[in-house]
Amino acid sequence: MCAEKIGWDSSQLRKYDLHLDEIPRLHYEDPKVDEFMQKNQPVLITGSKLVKPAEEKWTLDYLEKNLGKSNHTVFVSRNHKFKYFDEKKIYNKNNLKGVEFTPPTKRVDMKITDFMKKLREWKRGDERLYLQQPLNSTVGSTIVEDYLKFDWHFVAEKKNKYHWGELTSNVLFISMEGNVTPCHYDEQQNLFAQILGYKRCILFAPDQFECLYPHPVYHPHDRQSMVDFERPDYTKYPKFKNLKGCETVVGPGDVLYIPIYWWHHVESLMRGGPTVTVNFWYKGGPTNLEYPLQDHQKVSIMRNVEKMLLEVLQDPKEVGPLLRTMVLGRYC
Ligand SMILES: O=C(O)C(=O)C[C@H](CCCc1ccccc1)C(=O)O
Ligand SMILES: [Zn+2]
Repeated sequence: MCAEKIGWDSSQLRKYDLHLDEIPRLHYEDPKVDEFMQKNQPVLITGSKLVKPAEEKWTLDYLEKNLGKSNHTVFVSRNHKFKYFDEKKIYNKNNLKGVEFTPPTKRVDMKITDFMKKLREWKRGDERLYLQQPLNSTVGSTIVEDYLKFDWHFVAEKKNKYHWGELTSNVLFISMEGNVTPCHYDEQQNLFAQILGYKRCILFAPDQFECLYPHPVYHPHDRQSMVDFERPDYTKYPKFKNLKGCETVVGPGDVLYIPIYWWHHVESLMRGGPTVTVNFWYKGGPTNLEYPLQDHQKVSIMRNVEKMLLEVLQDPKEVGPLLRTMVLGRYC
């Protein structure tokens, strides 16, 4: 299709040394959508009315006027990357020895009017902003009305069909063009509903764990990849060159199913203007252990082993040597 039809062009995508297939794009009434979701595989769902009211009304002006007077969570970065970190893991009392950590972004509370003003006045070289605010009672009544008119039947049908747990949150993301959320996985099922602008989403299956080198579980960057996609260190992370993934660009009205434990890198297209997304995070639901185990279940097991070892060993530097002693020459 020509550029006008799809609303963006490839010059707006950042360049990475990755082999990526295309995530299937299917209309929401296509039964094949359920084949993918049943298998915990990503699929881009088009034409749904999931966030129709927002798609029709949520311009930046409308959001500024109606998001409410209270503070919202905004991350500030000196570059285009917004690598998430868990604050609780920085200051936890029994802080593990030798964990020095410099947060790559700052979390500030900001009024929507201040946020929008900074967006309008932003110039190259200025720090970048990314509003990430769970939709809750603090937002204005007009936004709540729109929210209540989301197609809750659509998501309820998916939740029940795949035995997901409860909806934990809907996070509103208002990003500047060019912002990047580096590669990470979440322990929740996610229906990622795009409202304004275009976002490129690169996804990797849980079995790519060995190629993405996640930070240790105790680290503030737990669940995030240690590899810098823009300058991969192939010496430290040799398996990164074997990485295989898939990608798509989501636009207004598109809903991307990001399966639980699937890695994802998200970028707002360069020169594409601000973007607005609302996600729907669901608990995973009951795990019935059937053999062979699924890859994401093995990730969960590895996480539990790491947590247990750190609990007893206390010093992170002892975990590697102990595991090496246990497996080398015996299990591998
Ligand atoms: O919806 C999702 O899961 C995304 O990753 C969307 C992503 C921002 C996520 C920020 C974040 C990362 C890790 C933990 C908690 C919050 C974006 O759209 O830029
Ligand atoms: Zn995520």
